[in-house]
Amino acid sequence: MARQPNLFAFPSVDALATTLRAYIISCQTAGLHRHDSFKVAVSGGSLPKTLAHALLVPPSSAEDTVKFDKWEIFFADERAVPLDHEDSNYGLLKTELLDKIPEEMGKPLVHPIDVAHLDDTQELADQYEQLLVKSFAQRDSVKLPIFDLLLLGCGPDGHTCSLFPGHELLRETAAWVAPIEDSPKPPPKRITLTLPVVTHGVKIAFVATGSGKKEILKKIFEEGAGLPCALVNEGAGERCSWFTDTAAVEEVSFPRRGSL
Ligand SMILES: O=C1O[C@H](COP(=O)(O)O)[C@@H](O)[C@H](O)[C@H]1O
Repeated sequence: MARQPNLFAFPSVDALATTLRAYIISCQTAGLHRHDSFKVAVSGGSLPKTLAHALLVPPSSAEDTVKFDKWEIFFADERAVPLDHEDSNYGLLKTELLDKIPEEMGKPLVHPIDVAHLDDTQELADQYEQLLVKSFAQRDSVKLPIFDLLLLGCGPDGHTCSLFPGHELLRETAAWVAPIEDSPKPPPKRITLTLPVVTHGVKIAFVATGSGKKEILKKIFEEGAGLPCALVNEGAGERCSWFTDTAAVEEVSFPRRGSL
């Protein structure tokens, strides 16, 4: 049986950010050893702000350096909107993180969606999958892309990426990237990495903070109930780590650890 995911709870977002940074840098080091680049998938929502908090501080040592010029950033999910639309996950990451990276930290290679296909979400998803095929080797020779790290959010309903509770997309096993046209959270049209791709990552990290997440975290860790985040926990086991604050885990009795 896969071992359980790690659950880290911190007294403040500052403390969370410090440990999240150390965790991301250890994933970066492992990625650089494997293929001289760091392939990361990121979510939208509240995550980019916390990421900026964690990453945009000067390094305390050579080992503590974020090497953005080695990063390849993909989107764990994206909304079918122009890149400068207020609902765009790319737009959010750009404003919160990418535009604030000082020159000396290097420039990541960022892979947004191809906005030529906004009117056809199947084509939008297929194009993004083709991008993954090119970046991760040929689809025929590789069953699934293996991200060095997936940085994910957890919605108050237990959704992650654009994988929503009870949705048929949770049963998708063939596609790497899938369209969704009936997202219960607006906007309805999106694309998302599928569950097998998410759980196949070398490491998967959730960031969930604030009391607004406490009820769903209790459900995820104590009941599971087929919630998308719980399915990631089950599929990834100990490769999955949760970075939370005490407000978000107030009601969780799952054994916690406060440092890496
Ligand atoms: O719609 C989305 O929501 C989730 C969760 O967002 P949060 O604000 O509750 O952290 C996010 O991870 C996903 O990328 C986004 O498209």
